[in-house]
Formats: sequence, structure tokens, C-alpha cells
Amino acid sequence: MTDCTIGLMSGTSLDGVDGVLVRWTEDAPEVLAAASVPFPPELRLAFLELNQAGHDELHRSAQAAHALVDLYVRIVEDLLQQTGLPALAISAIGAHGQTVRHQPPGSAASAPYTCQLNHPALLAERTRITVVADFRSRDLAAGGQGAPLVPAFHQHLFAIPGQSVAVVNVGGIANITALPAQGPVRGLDTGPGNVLMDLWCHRHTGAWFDEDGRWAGSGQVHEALLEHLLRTPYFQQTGVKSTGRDLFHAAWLDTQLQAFAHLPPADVQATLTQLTAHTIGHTLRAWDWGAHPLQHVWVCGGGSRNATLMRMLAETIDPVPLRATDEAGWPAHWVEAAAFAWLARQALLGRPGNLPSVTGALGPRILGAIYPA
Ligand SMILES: Nc1ncnc2c1ncn2[C@@H]1O[C@H](COP(=O)(O)OP(=O)(O)OP(=O)(O)O)[C@@H](O)[C@H]1O
Ligand SMILES: CC(=O)N[C@H]1[C@@H]2OC[C@@H](O2)[C@@H](O)[C@@H]1O[C@H](C)C(=O)O
Repeated sequence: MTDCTIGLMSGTSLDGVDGVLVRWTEDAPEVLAAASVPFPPELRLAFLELNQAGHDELHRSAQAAHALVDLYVRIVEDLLQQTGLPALAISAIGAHGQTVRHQPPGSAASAPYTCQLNHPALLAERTRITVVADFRSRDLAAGGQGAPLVPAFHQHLFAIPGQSVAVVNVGGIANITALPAQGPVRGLDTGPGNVLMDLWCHRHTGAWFDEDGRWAGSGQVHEALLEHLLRTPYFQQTGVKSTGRDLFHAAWLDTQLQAFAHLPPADVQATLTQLTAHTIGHTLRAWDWGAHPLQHVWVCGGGSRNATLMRMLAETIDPVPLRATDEAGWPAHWVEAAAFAWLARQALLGRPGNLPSVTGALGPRILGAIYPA
């Protein structure tokens, strides 16, 4: 029998959905097909608006979840067509859903919660494939952050016995995983990955993102602005932590920039790029790697395509070498989607998906709700 699962992920960048179809052999993954669909502008806007309180949220959330499943179905059909596999050959789809709120323990005075819009029943109905969804809430219920979840999969893919390596995922929000030669895996969200850069770039150039980091590369990092941004309490927190657009959004950026209105926009872009590099690099350096210093850093997520960011990050962690995961056979935009294919399989096998050392949960938990085909 084939042991194949599909992972579907759309992250905080709100650029679109990535999907991969993975075959598992003795727990080792092989990506058989990959597909991506950009968000139609109106859906992107709908999700963006749902990140803030607003009128008739329940209705708008339900409509957006339906539209998301339409994209999911297109990707699943594409993956099946590419591989020639029938729906019956797929054990499960891991469908992350779209995060519109994330208020983990310690982030707000309210009861902790996380919200991924999704309609897994509709996806199971339309694809006739078992769907696993709602991956984060069980970890949160167990006192964890519910994020990041990819470190367990990073460990699965990139851990090398006797070596200390790290994996950096630069999506809308950036998260990092430490795979030390000795001791438990660690991981956290460092803060903004591309989210602030994308916002600023779109506002000043009309482009959704700074292609290859060229615009940032034309500006100068403004040290006073960087220091000001780094005073944000989230960056000072040590230990488990996760965040999202709940904290790092357009109004937040505008407030931060009030005293810096005179700066050329390209300098602000350069500084926001440096902020991402600095918060990642300094967390990696600050971690205690014991007798085996950090030897190597893998980078995935869309930020790995930003040459200016990669240069700044390399300078921050120098002399530790930095490479995109593509060089390990894992194209940078596949890794997160593959992680949810893996998490779906973990759920089906009754195995935990979280790492308590990363999320702070009371213990390992089986993640996700299962919607049978
Ligand atoms: N060629 C490129 N040059 C510069 N930046 C790029 C390029 N391609 C992608 N990006 C950046 O990567 C982002 C998308 O990254 P990715 O798909 O990893 O994010 P995500 O999955 O939404 O995020 P998250 O990890 O937060 O879930 C884009 O919004 C853009 O900022
Ligand atoms: C709540 C939520 O959706 N968080 C995302 C987001 O995007 C990156 C970072 O913030 C990470 O914590 C997480 O995604 C990845 C896939 C994770 O859970 O590991």
C-alpha cells in the first residue's frame, strides 16, 4: 500500500497556498509533486481585514474559509494529476487553514487562543480524502504556544548526530529551530520575517514584495531606527514565544516610524530587512550550544529568495555558513507544506506532533482533528 499524504499551507505572508504530495518510506519523505496557487486579491484582503476586529466577522470568516477550500481543492487535484495517483492512494491531507488571530499564553490578558480559518469537512467532502486540521489548538490547550510546529519536522529532516545545526524559516513571521548535538530541540518565532518588509514595499512601490531584496539593497540601514525597533518587548523575551500579525501589523509599523518620517523609504526598507536578520541572527548566537558550537544554518521560506536579507543574516552569524534548503534537496517553499503532510501522518499514526521543549506544552500531544474521507 502507498503511504502518501498531502500538506497544504498558507502562512502569514498571505501570498497564497503551497501544497506538496509526499510519499513516506520508513518515515523518510519523498516529494512526488508540488503546486502553489496565489491568493486572489480579494481573498488576500479578506484575510488581512480579518486579522483585526471588524463588523460581522463570523460571516466574513465563513465566506473566506469556503474560498480557501476552493483553492485547496484546486491544489489537491493538481497534485493528483501530476502524479497520476487516485484520491484513494492518499491517506490524508494536512490542511493548516489560514491564521487570522494568534494570542498564545503570555501575549495578552485574555484566555489564550489561536484561530485558523478552514472548512475541513468541506475539503474531505470535495476531495474524498481524509483531512487533518486544527493542528495548533491541542498544544495550546496543554499550555503551549501552539507554534512553531515545524521544528519537529526540521528535526526529522535536518538533524545530524554529533553536529549542531539550525533551521530558519523566513515567512511572514520568522521562526527558527535549534538542533543541538546534545540536549533538546529548541525553537521560537523571532518576530517579523517578511511581513513588515512586504507592507512597506507595497506601500511605496506597489509591488507585493521586494524582489531579491533589491530595493532594500539600495538603501542604508538607519541605526537609530533599528535600535528603536529592537526595544519592542517581544524581542527581549527569552524562552518559548510565538507571534503573528496580531502584534506586527501596519498600524504598529506606523507608530514605530512616527519619529523617523524624514527617512528615505529605501532606508526604512533596508532597516526592516536588517531587523529580520538581526533578530534571527542574535537569537541563534545567544543560544547555548554547549560543547558543539553551531556549525551550519539552513534557510527556507520565501525570505531565502531575498539576497539582501541573506547577506545581512550571513554577516550577523559570521563565520557560521548559511545555505538555502534547496541545496539539501528541499526547495525553500516546500518545507512548511511538507511539515503539514508529516503532521497529518503523525496524527493518523497516533503519534505526537509537538515538541514541548519548543512550544512549552505540558507534554507531547497528538495534534489535529481528523475528518474521515
Ligand atoms: N524573489 C523574492 N525576493 C524577495 N522576497 C521574496 C521572494 N520570493 C518570496 N519572497 C518573500 O517571501 C514571502 C512568502 O514567503 P512564504 O511563502 O515562506 O511565507 P508564508 O508561508 O506565508 O509564511 P509563514 O512562514 O509566516 O507561514 C513573500 O511575501 C515575500 O516577502
Ligand atoms: C499561529 C501561526 O499560524 N503561526 C505561524 C506563523 O508563520 C511562521 C510562524 O508564525 C510560525 O509560528 C507558524 O507557522 C509555522 C508553520 C509553524 O508553526 O512552525
